Amino acid sequence: MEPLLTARGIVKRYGRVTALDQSDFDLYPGEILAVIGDNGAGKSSLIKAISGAIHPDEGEIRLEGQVVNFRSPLQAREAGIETVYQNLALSPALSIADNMFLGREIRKSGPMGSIFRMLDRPKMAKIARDKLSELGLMTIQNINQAVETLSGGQRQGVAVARAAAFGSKVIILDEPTAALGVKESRKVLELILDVRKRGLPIVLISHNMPHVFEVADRIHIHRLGKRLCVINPKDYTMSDAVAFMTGAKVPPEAAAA
Ligand SMILES: Nc1ncnc2c1ncn2[C@@H]1O[C@H](COP(=O)(O)OP(=O)(O)OP(=O)(O)O)[C@@H](O)[C@H]1O
Repeated sequence: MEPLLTARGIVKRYGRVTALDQSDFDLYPGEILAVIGDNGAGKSSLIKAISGAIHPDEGEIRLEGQVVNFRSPLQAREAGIETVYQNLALSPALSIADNMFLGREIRKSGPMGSIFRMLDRPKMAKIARDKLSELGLMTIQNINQAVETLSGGQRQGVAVARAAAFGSKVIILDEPTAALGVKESRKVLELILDVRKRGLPIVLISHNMPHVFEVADRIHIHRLGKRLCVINPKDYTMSDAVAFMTGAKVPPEAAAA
């Protein structure tokens, strides 16, 4: 099987700091790929490069075999790569439906060329409701409820549902369970598994080893600005992964990417 998304030799420098030092990356269709690494290893920089939030100094990114050169997160979104960042980028005072369509509002047809076309709220509410129920998120009763009235887990659910609704090729989740309690984390993990069932591959950046080992098909271990290895969670323990990540242990040849 060919990878869906690849990065080769990515370099990103911030002044004297080299955040990415010839970093590689491969995501295969339909998989959950976890990206783990110590603080400062360069995980966020790698994800930002893939999602158009930063422009690498060197290297090549390919989506479905075609070289892509994203100049902004919007360009990556248009190509089908949706990223849920830690701050979620939701507007608390707006409703769930409005948040689902933030920046992609559907408008009623109006006079040709008119810039004053009204929002088509019923249509947006219906699509939002369908998307949330597809993902088993119908514990949310009212689509017109303001996001600020939702729990942390429900908010994360809305952000993931939005990404799943519009991300046609890849979904990237940056620490989706970091701020959540046990029950809410569980719901988000189930949601991640649901998204995979629908055939969308997911990149999951996380420091939470039990969560990573529970849902990931493969684990990309990042160290000192580059991919150190990729392991199958069935072949290694969590302490192996942490030892590789911190340099306490060297991964065997077989895991070397
Ligand atoms: N905007 C920036 N300006 C200067 N240095 C930066 C910037 N962003 C990242 N860095 C540096 O690049 C290196 C990699 O950072 P990055 O955030 O990619 O790592 P990370 O693995 O995501 O870390 P963490 O797990 O702590 O979030 C670090 O040394 C960091 O200080």
